[in-house]
Amino acid sequence: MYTFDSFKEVIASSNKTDWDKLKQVMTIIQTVQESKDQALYDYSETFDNVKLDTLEVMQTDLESAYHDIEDDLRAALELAYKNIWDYQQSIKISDGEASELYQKVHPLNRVGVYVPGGTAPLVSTVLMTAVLAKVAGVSEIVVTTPPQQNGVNQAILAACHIAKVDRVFQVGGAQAIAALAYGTETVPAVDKIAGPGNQYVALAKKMVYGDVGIDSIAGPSEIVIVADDTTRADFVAYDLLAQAEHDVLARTFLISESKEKIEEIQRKVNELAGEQPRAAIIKTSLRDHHYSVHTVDKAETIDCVNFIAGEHVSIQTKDASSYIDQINTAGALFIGDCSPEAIGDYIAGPSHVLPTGGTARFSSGLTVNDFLRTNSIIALKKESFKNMAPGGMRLALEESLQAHHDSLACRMEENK
Ligand SMILES: NC(=O)c1ccc[n+]([C@@H]2O[C@H](COP(=O)([O-])OP(=O)(O)OC[C@H]3O[C@@H](n4cnc5c(N)ncnc54)[C@H](O)[C@@H]3O)[C@@H](O)[C@H]2O)c1
Ligand SMILES: N[C@H](CO)Cc1c[nH]c[nH+]1
Ligand SMILES: [Zn+2]
Repeated sequence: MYTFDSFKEVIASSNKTDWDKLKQVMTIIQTVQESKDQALYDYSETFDNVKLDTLEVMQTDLESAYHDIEDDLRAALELAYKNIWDYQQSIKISDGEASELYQKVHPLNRVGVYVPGGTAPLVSTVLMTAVLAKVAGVSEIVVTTPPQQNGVNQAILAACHIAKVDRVFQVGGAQAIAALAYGTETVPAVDKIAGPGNQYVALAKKMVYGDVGIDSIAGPSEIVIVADDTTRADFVAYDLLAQAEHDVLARTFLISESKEKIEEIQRKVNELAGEQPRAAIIKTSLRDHHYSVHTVDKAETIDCVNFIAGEHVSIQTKDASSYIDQINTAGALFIGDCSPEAIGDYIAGPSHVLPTGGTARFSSGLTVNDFLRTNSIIALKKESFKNMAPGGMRLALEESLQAHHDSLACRMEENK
């Protein structure tokens, strides 16, 4: 159990880029740039143990998967689709009112979406990404997801059908990100890549950024839970296990002013972890990346949560709502017992694609607006120009940029 001071140093160093992994990822990206499809086939054998005959999944397979999956699964996907669509529609930005100065919004042309599938097929991620792009009005949505021995997971394909994804490729990891960034004979290059993934995917996105857009660094999952002496230990224990089961690198944080509650939750976690199907992943994640912090008061609790800048922050105290205005670095903030993080993972509406590794300090969770770009419109009338130009001319002279000055001055002369 840490104090806030002892915890600060540990966490700051754990957010640093792993340069050795980054070099491995760079090699993968360069190989895909050079050898294109052949590199994708080769890496699928090396990293996914799958010998592929083809990279692209047929559209007819998406439709048959939609009909073949169980009815209750199809209904769950459709409910999630509706909630995601409605929420994203409600937060979509739109054109400013046409005037001399305003902003215009444009959907992106072609986007790539990464759907994780290395250790678990993240069916929900299809909807948490592609539906947002659809609401934005993106012209073409391309999905990549790791290959599996028996073909791509049927529920992933069904979700792609529901979200009206245009093309699906069975490619995973850094090689998928490289293919989306630079294109191969089969996979088209996209304008922006969105979606979460493991450390290889996250590092690859970081590396290709600039040649292509990315949403954020949405790497191995994290949760920060704030508990007090009224908190249900079993609820929190399951919430910690739920993030730990994603990845051996998943990070879990428990913050409380009550030492007894931390100990009670830790006992519950240990009791429940062994019963979970993914116990091996959970135990490794908890052993290497669990942090319990005993804080002295509420102000320190809030400082600690803001310092972590976690992907998910879940407040499970009696005064949970009072944290809403105080937490300003959460990827997403979950308030109270009826808003567990897992409801956000699947069905609430906001996307579960969220920044990790402290990057919520400066970036936000995925929204419909990540699939839009804006440009300003400058359409000045004569009077406005005449009011502004002298100031512009003076600033141009200050910057020693005579042609800028003259560009304004000649129009001033004309409009006297
Ligand atoms: N932050 C978010 O918004 C968010 C959302 C959902 C999931 N996640 C995270 O997504 C991740 C999913 O991870 P996953 O592994 O199950 O699936 P994944 O699809 O992200 O990664 C699997 C791919 O990793 C590559 N890979 C595996 N080992 C490799 C190695 N040694 N060298 C190079 N490449 C290698 C393979 O190509 C494989 O296809 C988890 O970390 C989870 O926590 C994050
Ligand atoms: N918790 C993950 C984001 O870190 C999202 C997810 C998908 N499926 C289950 N969970
Ligand atoms: Zn999850």
